[in-house]
Amino acid sequence: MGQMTDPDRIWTEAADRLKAEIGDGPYSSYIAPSAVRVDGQGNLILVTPTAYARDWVRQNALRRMNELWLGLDGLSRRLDVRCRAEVGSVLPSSAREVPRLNSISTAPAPAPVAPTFAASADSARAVRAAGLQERLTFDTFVEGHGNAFALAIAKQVASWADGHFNPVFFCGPYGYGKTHLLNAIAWEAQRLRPNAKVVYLTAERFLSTFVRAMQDRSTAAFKESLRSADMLLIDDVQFVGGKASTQEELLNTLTSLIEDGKRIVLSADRAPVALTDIEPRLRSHLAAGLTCPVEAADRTLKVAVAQNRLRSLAKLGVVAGEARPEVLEHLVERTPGSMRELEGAVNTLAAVAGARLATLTVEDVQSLLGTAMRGGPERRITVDEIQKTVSEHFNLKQADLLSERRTRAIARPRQIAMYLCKQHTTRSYPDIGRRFGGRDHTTVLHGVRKIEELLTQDEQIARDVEALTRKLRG
Ligand SMILES: Nc1ncnc2c1ncn2[C@@H]1O[C@H](COP(=O)(O)OP(=O)(O)OP(=O)(O)O)[C@@H](O)[C@H]1O
Repeated sequence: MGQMTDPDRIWTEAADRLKAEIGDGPYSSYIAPSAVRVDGQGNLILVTPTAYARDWVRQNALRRMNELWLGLDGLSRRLDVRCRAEVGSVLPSSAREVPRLNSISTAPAPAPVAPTFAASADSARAVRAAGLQERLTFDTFVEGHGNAFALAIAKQVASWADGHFNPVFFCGPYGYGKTHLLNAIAWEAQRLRPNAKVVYLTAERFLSTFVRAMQDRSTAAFKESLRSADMLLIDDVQFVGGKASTQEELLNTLTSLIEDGKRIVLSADRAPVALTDIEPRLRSHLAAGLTCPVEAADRTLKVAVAQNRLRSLAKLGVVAGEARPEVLEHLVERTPGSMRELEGAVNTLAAVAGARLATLTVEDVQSLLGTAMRGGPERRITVDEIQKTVSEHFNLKQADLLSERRTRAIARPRQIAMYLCKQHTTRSYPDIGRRFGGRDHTTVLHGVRKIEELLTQDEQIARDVEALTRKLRG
């Protein structure tokens, strides 16, 4: 291989080789959005979009990148790595795929596309009707280690900035903000283009609507409703695993939208390559754009989320003042699971502490929140115990919760029980489904989501859940 001196050409060549070695996912997440620039002293710097990407490159790719670079560079220079915030926001025009990232906060709102709704109020309603939660916006999303890159990309997508990352795929463990980011993108995209058709749905809803459309022989209308979207967001894509005809429909929808240059945003609990029960052609389409990891939150982020949530509750008048830092730390310490668990503890604290929040000590919190918040290991709560407690509370038989019966008087308590299982046990959705009369995991997911939604809208349900939580925690 001949030696080169132009940094852009060397970068293109070295990055391509690195891609072959590290794979598409990490490449499109960390390397493709980076660019090489020369500083005032002639040093070469690889500029990453975020500090998180910088750290990832430093730990995982810099050494190899330098080896590749040295093999190509006639001037034997070395690369250092910095994030954009450290070197200023202007990147050279040669940046690989970077101009899109440059436009994150500076791009003016683009002109609206052909109207599909009569008025912005209508379109906002249409988005809401699709199952978005009003609370889940960029304003309420807290940035931290592990989600900074995903947040930057989410904002970029929401700004309708031109770009060739399509689809954008958010992946990461259960309960750390993927749904929040997808909701935030949908709200912001709709705000910036009130006339655009922004469609958000869970994969579960995609599946059930598609199945119903097949039964009603109305698949043409279903297809049309999705293919006329300017932006389509599908949450929890892993749930189409194993459903052949739904996967085929999803594949057709994605290819048609991509061909038309429409935006696609997806999420799943794993990276596309790991979605092994998804058909390879669909999987390769899912992986073809940009994969953004949303990682489990560290302690600092959890404290910030708890504080943020309490501030929002203070604005609503649920609590008064700010919790002491040691109280926040204590909440985080006692909820080692996902952000959902932390939010559950924060909500319970807010409900019981109210106006006393600012004066609470750690001891007060321990006694207010019961045994689960006392020092020492948490008592394990079982699915069986949850089913018994819930059926007693609602005056039902435990067998009713496991039965096929779907009347509201049974279905709602069943969903509450499923929600409590997700909150208080480590069981997966399929596992919970099996313990509720062999139900499908998508039914459990739907139930859990429904209760999460109702908790912010229905006081009676919030009271029931709180009372049940207290009972379970002894
Ligand atoms: N960085 C964050 N800032 C504020 N709230 C957060 C953040 N991350 C997660 N949350 C909150 O934690 C809860 C769980 O997050 P979310 O539902 O987005 O998780 P998820 O990754 O989509 O999980 P699932 O795999 O079940 O779909 C939500 O109430 C969300 O608002």
